[in-house]
Amino acid sequence: MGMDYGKHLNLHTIIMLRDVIRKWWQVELAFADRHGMVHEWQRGEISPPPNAFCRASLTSKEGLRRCGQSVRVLNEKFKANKKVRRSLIHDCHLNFSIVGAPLYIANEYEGFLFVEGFARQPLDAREADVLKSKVRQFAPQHATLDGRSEQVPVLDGAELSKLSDLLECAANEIANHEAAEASRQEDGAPGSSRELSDRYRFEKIIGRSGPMMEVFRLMEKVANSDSTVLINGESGTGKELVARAIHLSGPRAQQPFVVQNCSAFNDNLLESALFGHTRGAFTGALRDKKGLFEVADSGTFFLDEVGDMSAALQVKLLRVLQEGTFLPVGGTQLKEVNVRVIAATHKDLSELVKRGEFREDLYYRINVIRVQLPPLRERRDDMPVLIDHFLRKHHREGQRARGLDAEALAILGAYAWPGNIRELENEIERLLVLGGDLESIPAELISSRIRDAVLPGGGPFISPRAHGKLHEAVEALEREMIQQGLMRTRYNKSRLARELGISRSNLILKISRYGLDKGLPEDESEMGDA
Ligand SMILES: Nc1ncnc2c1ncn2[C@@H]1O[C@H](COP(=O)(O)OP(=O)(O)OP(=O)(O)O)[C@@H](O)[C@H]1O
Repeated sequence: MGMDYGKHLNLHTIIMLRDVIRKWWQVELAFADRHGMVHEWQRGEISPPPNAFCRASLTSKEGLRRCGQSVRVLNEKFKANKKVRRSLIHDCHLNFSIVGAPLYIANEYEGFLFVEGFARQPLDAREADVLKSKVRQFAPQHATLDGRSEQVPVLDGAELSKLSDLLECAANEIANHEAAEASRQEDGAPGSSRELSDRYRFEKIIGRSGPMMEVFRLMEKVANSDSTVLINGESGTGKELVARAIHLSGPRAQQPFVVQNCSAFNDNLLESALFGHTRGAFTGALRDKKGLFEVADSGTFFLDEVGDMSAALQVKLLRVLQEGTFLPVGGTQLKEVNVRVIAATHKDLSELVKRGEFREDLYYRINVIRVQLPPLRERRDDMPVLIDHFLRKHHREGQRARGLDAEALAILGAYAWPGNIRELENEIERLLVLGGDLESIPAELISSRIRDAVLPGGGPFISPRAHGKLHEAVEALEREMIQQGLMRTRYNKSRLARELGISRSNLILKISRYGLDKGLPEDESEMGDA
């Protein structure tokens, strides 16, 4: 199923981005689909780039064909580089550069956003002449091509990396938007959920944000293998949930899944819990007892907080991992097991290795594949689906509440969630208990701990909409553009407004919003306008 590019071009931030890119670098933003076909060109919307050589090329039949070919080469590069999801640069048939950022939606390559028609260093007159004769070959109607070298936009290293960051940001924004939409449709149309749950194998794990898609991709990869997995993430980010899902979608699904938290016990107790003990091994050991490794035999063992294991137990764990054998406490005979180990920790194990608190050999044995679970504050795009999920999960018969009101949602959306998803789930459960009989749950019911953190001093609540990264990046660029423009035009706002294609009053608004009028004497700021 192809995606509807037109829809994304109308996203507010993408419109802003296109505008800022055009004004700042004199280049055009465009989309190519996964066959490398340019959306705008197919619709005949060729915005003439200021670069006269490109303009001539794009408006002749043969030139357009060659431009298209250059874009398709970049498309092939992306397809050949599916592991590296960063921007790539390619030189076009006229030796100008194209920079593009790949677009992945639900982990599928869907094409790329790009900008073309700029040079990476200024052209000299001779190079411009060579280009002119090149263009004339396929576009004879441009015999009097007025392409001069100064008109070619030049993006050096720093500018180019700024632009490619923006493109990557925009690709992320579109992916997130698409994902949010897909999950809304999934929720709204029960008939379609079958197909979707095939696509998302780990259906109990809610999340469609970029970082979570990366987690799903890794899980998909490790589920069918037997390799050890290390899950890293703050408390409450879903480490156990992920471990269980890996177990359930692999070949050991019918076998036991055993969980042990390694920080909850003292060392002796933990050793006997993990490896069992023989009768009389210590006072109170009245009979032989199986350890959890034996219970987990042929299944999966989830070792939580593995970073808290003592040095002695680390040795024993390493042995199970390497040889599949261990000695029960007080025992003399080695036992053999076949257990897949999934370990988790909220700590930085490599740091523990450096400090000598965690064995390096064990670290390498565990850290074969690492799944990094993002904290909730870094995946705010998942908040609406998570809230919805927990509202359903904890809904009790007879309760009327279908959702939260806008202010309540805004407060939850702005909170930092140090306890991550667990904290969010507890809060929703609590809200349902308190406000389940109301049609929609109001902000007043939210725990004061959360409200106070979001609304310092109980002041009015600003910015109900969490800003996306792209939005910030585009605004930062616009601010810089205006600041430099003010200096260049020596604060001639009418001229700058004309240059930027906005009204003077709009420019003044932006200047004050970006705080660019600070320290500017009132008379001087109007000096050039007379
Ligand atoms: N992506 C998710 N979708 C739905 N529920 C989730 C998700 N992530 C976590 N949860 C829920 O949040 C709670 C905490 O998850 P879990 O126990 O797996 O976290 P954890 O990282 O293992 O925490 P800790 O390190 O404190 O033991 C569980 O109730 C779990 O079901």
